[in-house]
Amino acid sequence: MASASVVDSQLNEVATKVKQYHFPVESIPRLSYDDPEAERLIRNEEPVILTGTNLVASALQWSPEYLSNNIGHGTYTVYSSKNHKFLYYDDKKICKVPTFTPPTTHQDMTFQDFLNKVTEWKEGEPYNYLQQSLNDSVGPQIVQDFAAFNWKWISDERAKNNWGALTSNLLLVGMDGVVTPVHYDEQQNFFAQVHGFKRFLLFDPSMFGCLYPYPVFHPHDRQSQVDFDNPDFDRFPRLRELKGRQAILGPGDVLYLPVYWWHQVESVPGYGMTVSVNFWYKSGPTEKIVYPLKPHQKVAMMRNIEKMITEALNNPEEVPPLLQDMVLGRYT
Ligand SMILES: CC1(C)c2ccccc2-c2ccc(C[C@@H](CC(=O)O)C(=O)C(=O)O)cc21
Ligand SMILES: [Zn+2]
Repeated sequence: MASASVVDSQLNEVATKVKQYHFPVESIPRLSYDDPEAERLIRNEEPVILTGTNLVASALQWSPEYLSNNIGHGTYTVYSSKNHKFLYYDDKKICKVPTFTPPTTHQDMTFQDFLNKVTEWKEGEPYNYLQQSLNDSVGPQIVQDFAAFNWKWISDERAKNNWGALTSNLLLVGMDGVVTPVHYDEQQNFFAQVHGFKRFLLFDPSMFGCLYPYPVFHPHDRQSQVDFDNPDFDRFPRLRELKGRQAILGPGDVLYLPVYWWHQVESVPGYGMTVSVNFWYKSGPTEKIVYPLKPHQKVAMMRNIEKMITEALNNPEEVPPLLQDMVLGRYT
């Protein structure tokens, strides 16, 4: 297991290797889990990298080889993409957009088959990304490691911040260089890095207007239409106002990723396969409305308005003209 100082020096080296985009980025604070400032940031729903949580200390041995030898022969969902980007889509919304073509496919296979695919991968072949809820189909050694996660710490955090229930732990095993393009989720997330290095680009919820998400009824709901590798400033002019944050995670690091915060996640090219475990929690109930509303509350409001109009019109094609009639030349 790499010691903290080794990870620290590697993080500095990784920071010099990550790709730069058109927007400026500032670093996310990296604090010890028992630092009062870390607690304040989490309470205030701002991102922070936590060291020393031991949240997944028992999993720091989870190299892809260790997993292959201990995870058993159950099958796991493996996503495939013709390039290194894995744009999420919601199967259930495909019917709303007849012209939609899924950018990724997925199939179930054993961990061993997945690892063989990665080991034998050649330039030009599809990229693969294993994403699977940790469940009881895994081997006894993995169950033991999972049981040894620092559940006390994370359940105390959940209670302190009045979050809802833990909804899932995703085991994520990515090939060198895979990217999950910029999107937001509707859950609180403690993201634990186990093996390899991941770089997060983060944008606070007020950046909604600069990231041009797909319509709520679109299969790519919650994902940005923007491709950071090929930004279209004509179609998305407010991209120029974008300001980002950056977090580089090494083994043992835990990132608090607040609900509604935009994030793009990259398995840093050249640093090999990555293994991560995320902990998604339902966000807590809003005790009472306090004005001015927070940016993420306005995002939730816009989502509800889009859903209401789409359901009321009962035809996705009528949504754009109605919204344009309502806004263009009147609120622009
Ligand atoms: C790209 C992939 C494999 C996928 C394909 C199809 C459906 C869902 C997903 C999905 C969901 C979450 C992640 C983890 C993480 C991003 C990252 O670590 O790459 C992230 O965004 C988060 O923890 O919130 C990754 C994926
Ligand atoms: Zn996400």
